Amino acid sequence: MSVMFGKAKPCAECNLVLLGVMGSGKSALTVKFLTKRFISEYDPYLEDIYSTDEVVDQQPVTVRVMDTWDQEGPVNCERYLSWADAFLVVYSIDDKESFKGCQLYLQALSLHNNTFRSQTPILLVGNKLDMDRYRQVSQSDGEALAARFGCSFFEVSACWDFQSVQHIFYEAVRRAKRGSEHSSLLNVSEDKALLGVHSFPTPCYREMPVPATAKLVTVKTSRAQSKRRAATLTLLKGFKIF
Ligand SMILES: Nc1nc2c(ncn2[C@@H]2O[C@H](COP(=O)(O)OP(=O)(O)OP(=O)(O)O)[C@@H](O)[C@H]2O)c(=O)[nH]1
Repeated sequence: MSVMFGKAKPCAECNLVLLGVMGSGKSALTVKFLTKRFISEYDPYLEDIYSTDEVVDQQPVTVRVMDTWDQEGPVNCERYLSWADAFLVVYSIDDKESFKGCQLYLQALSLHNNTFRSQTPILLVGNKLDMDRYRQVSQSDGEALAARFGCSFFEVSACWDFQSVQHIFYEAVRRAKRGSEHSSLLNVSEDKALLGVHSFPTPCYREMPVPATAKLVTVKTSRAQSKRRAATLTLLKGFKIF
């Protein structure tokens, strides 16, 4: 699926899904990526999809980010399995339980990928690097888990610099693009099409001048029950909300 702008000029789209147990920092990372800000308090029951126009490797892409809320772990995951172009599975380096929780997500995702011969990339993200002195999960344990499931691995802090958070989201976009190209080479995109999954439209990537900064253009909410919408509006005050 792609959006056409002006004279049949297609723009790439990429859907990213953040997964992880409560409190691992999914919302903090999402908000940092969207607004460059760290906000310490969030509505934990909020689950929304945000959209931002970015330029990754000099190519425009509309990045949609689903910040999930899964009280029971990867049980009811159908809503994002077929929607995602890449997954970011987040744990907190100062919380061993959140690392254990990650393994359930990785198992569920890898089962999905195997079942549907899908190449949807997975990034394992150890968040709260600023809490290193309280670390309960070593970097090598993170790397080993990522290697076991064929994921890329990153450690980051949502309250440190914006660039390292942006880097992870951009890496997810890059890997989604590569995965999609690989899928079309392997002719597995038909499986995904049956599931209603869009593949990443390669021709959308064209050389563009590098802008001074990638700008947040839209912030879109879904599943906007009125109670949750209020929290979202507060959270992203100053941005255009649909
Ligand atoms: N020190 C530190 N705290 C963080 C970081 N990221 C998030 N937090 C804090 O950790 C708590 C949980 O963060 P959230 O972003 O709400 O976690 P979540 O994974 O979205 O949790 P749910 O929405 O409940 O699923 C909040 O108090 C955040 O301020 C980080 O990088 N460093």
